[in-house]
Amino acid sequence: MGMDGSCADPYALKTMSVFKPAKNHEALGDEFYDLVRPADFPQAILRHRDQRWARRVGLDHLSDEDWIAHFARFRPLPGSFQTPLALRYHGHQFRTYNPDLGDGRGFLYAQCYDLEDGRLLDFGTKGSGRTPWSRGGDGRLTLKGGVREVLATEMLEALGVYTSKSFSLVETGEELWRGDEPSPTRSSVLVRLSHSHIRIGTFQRLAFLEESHNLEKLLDYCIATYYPHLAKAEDKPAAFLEAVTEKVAILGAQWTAAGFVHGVLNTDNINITGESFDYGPWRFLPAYDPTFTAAYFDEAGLYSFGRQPDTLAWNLTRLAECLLPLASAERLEPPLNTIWPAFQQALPEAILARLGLEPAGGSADSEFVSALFTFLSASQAPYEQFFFDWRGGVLSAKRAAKSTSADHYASEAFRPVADALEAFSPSNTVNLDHAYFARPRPRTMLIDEMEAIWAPIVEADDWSLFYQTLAEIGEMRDAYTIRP
Ligand SMILES: Nc1ncnc2c1ncn2[C@@H]1O[C@H](COP(=O)(O)OP(=O)(O)OP(=O)(O)O)[C@@H](O)[C@H]1O
Repeated sequence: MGMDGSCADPYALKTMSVFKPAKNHEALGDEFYDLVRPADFPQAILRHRDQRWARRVGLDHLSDEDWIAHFARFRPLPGSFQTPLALRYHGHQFRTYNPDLGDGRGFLYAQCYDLEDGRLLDFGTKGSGRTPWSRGGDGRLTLKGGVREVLATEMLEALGVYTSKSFSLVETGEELWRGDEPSPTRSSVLVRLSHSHIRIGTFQRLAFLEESHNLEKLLDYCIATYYPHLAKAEDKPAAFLEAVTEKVAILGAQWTAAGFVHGVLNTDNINITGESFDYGPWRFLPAYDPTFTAAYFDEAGLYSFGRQPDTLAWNLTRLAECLLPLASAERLEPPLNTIWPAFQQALPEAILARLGLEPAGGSADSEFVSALFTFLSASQAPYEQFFFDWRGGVLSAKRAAKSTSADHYASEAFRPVADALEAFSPSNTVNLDHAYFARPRPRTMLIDEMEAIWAPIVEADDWSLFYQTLAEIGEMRDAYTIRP
């Protein structure tokens, strides 16, 4: 017994020594969330634990048993919340306002600090049970949905996109029924590590309910927690809007450079830190095509590859509207209008970062991007192959003929790209000798490849290809060494 009558828990002390818990979100008050209980799953089979990010938050020493206790059974992490919080939010879904949203199959389980850079990180769940916001849903996540989220986040991080991390995936032994998967299908619970779970929809709910005092409280909280350099800004709503706009523009540019289509860019899927998250029907581009759409139910192509930047601008306009009780339209319009200049600057930077080149400055950067997209569009050369070939030195050396795109690079259509490329010098991150570039093709995650990874899991519970793929993506991440 301790002096206060509590039982000593050596495990908790060990955890506390490195893990830095935070109870930050609770400070917002209970008008922002509902206390909820996790589901009691019949089984808990660990399928993925992200040891790299576990180290970043001081939890890499956990045994698998303790990992499951925390990330599937949701035993409170020492120093963190005693009860999980289902966060309240609204949102525009495919442009229609939905005031019945909120964490319907997830909750904020704990918060901690990134031991490397001090950022506040959330452990948010998906598939952890029903909440007051579940509507008719079961509060569960299919195993395939969990596997897809792990693969998407791993790929995006390797490609230099600022994304949430899939910290943990545990299979939970239930049978789920879904219209878009052969059913019954297997269940899982995912824990995502994320720099905030405050969505544009979190602001929308308060604006909708006309809770100006809470809007102001949320704005102050966001500035203090995520944009502390704005604490002394004269016009806080405008300064906040501009900061979020810049981050979201950078995200749009990174998705474009990665050839990634998110699929469901509703306002509740846009984090105010500009971090990419919520991976449902995502897809990567086989070849450059602005009309390429990820979700089968996005019949009008609202969230197609080429419309993602427009959609982000539309979503940011909704955020600006929410701030109207706190600032006039005249004050909010200029920061909102920074989206396009910010995107125009971020896109060449993101493309050049993928190529390991330093921006040249001036118009050369954007002219290069135009030349590249004109070529990739006309030739339909495989999108990822171009970046892989350039970084592997294939395009600038006699190995050119080795690429499956060799004919494309030898064509007249490629000449403007080749000429434009000469204007740039290599950045320090270039690593031409990495073993990854000796592969015949880049590691990609096109839909057929994703399905091929899933097939042995569903047919024979064979996870070997899944783990092999994660290892390959890790190699790719090291080869590119792009730091988001
Ligand atoms: N099976 C389900 N049971 C209960 N609620 C659900 C279910 N699937 C989705 N929802 C809820 O429907 C809304 C939209 O779902 P969406 O798939 O965008 O979010 P999510 O993937 O569950 O959560 P997040 O946005 O945190 O990744 C959310 O409020 C979500 O919680």
